Amino acid sequence: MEYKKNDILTVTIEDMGSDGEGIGKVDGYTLFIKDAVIGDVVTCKIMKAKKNYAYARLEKVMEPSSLRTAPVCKYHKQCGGCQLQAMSYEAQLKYKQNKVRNNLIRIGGFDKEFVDHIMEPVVGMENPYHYRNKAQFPVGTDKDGNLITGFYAGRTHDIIANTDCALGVKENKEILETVLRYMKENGITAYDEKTGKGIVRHILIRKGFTSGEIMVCLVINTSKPLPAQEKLIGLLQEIPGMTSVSVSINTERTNVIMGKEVRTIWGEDTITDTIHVRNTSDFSLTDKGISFHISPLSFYQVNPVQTEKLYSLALEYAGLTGQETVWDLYCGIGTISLFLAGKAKRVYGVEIVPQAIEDARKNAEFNQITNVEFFTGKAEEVLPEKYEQEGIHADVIVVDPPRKGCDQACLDTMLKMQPERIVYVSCDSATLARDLKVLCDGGYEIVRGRAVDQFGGTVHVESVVLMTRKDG
Ligand SMILES: C[S@@+](CC[C@H](N)C(=O)[O-])C[C@H]1O[C@@H](n2cnc3c(N)ncnc32)[C@H](O)[C@@H]1O
Repeated sequence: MEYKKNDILTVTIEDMGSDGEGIGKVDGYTLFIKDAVIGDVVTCKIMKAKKNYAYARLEKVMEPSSLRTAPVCKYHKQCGGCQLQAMSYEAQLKYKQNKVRNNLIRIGGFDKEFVDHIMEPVVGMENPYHYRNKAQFPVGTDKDGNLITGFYAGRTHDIIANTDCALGVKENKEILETVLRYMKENGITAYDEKTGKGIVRHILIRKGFTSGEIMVCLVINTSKPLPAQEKLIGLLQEIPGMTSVSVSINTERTNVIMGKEVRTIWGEDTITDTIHVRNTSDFSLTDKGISFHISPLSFYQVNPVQTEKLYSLALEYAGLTGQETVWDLYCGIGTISLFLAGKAKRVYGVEIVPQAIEDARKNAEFNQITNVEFFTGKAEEVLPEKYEQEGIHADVIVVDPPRKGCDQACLDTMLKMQPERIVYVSCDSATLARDLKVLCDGGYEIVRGRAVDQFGGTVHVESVVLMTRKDG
């Protein structure tokens, strides 16, 4: 049977894809259906038909899956952010564990039994809502010309007006409504991407979960002071926890949110937060923590509670005794490096963004950590240079690359350096699986691995894997 656009079909959802789409089959013809949950029986309309498969739109859930739950956010379907919100949290965790498992098997080529043997249970969140410490809200106008802020609808730049995202901190709503009120009362316009005119582009809000300190930064399309700036400051400083109010100047016609220049207009330049080491048996807090100064431009993990769990596992996997030379590749602001430094002889961090390295150095100083050294550059260039020209070796290498994974030259150098252990922290299990295969072919074996959920409601999942040298 040949299927075509606009055909309506009834299908049972048997699986879910890596973007959270439901997958079902009719007479061997595969359908990918956004917003359908595994176990649902749905009717769907084909939107794009190919020979063996089609993308279809969910029309009606005929028999809901037992894994369904009432989504807390009424915008979850329009907003691209939370692909899994209609699924119970327990089912989300199972989905994420399976996603990592399947990638290790399909992409990494590892044996099923082996993967099941090395993978420990996924680490879930106690509260999968209100976990994000940072959000950047675009500002615009609705069709009636009213000022709005919220999130872009999936794959568009149309703003869905929503000041109360279920993933963000509770304070976001009051702050966003305060900024909109100030703009309205003082005739301040929203930036219009199409014309390049208008003033306020984005509102960035960040909260230090341990300090309670809040930062607000308005990204603006002017280098002049905001009109009636003191009124904005007066309103914002009433909000409990407010510590820093700034503007970021971005007058470029670009999708990049933040401008390069930030001016503090009230309070401190930074807020602080502390990341604690946790006991990996039950993830209870220890009193050992590292504090970070965070500026509006700094990269900082968005879910600090789960980050503590992930990094504590990475630290345990690293198996440090105090004698080791450790490399932390793709180190960002040195979050993992500073964790490792407490248990290593010496730690070297490498990161491509100079500003992040500046922050890393400041944070090392702030915490009086002296056995770390940071290098700015590409991991695939700095590592070979330091190893081949300066002879700096590695007992342990930790990597935490971006989604595209490690560069081949970086993996090759890691193999040449022959560290006892490699700890791979990953935000994309497909590239993780690809890189693990390279490292295994080069003489390493996987000892253990664990998925850690940092992003409840979404399809994203972090993982950490320990490898040791086969002849080590
Ligand atoms: C997933 S983040 C991890 C950051 C850090 N480990 C943390 O937890 O905060 C990946 C980092 O790799 C950096 N990066 C991207 N490509 C790089 C490269 N070729 N060499 C070094 N760093 C790179 C990014 O700027 C980013 O800070």
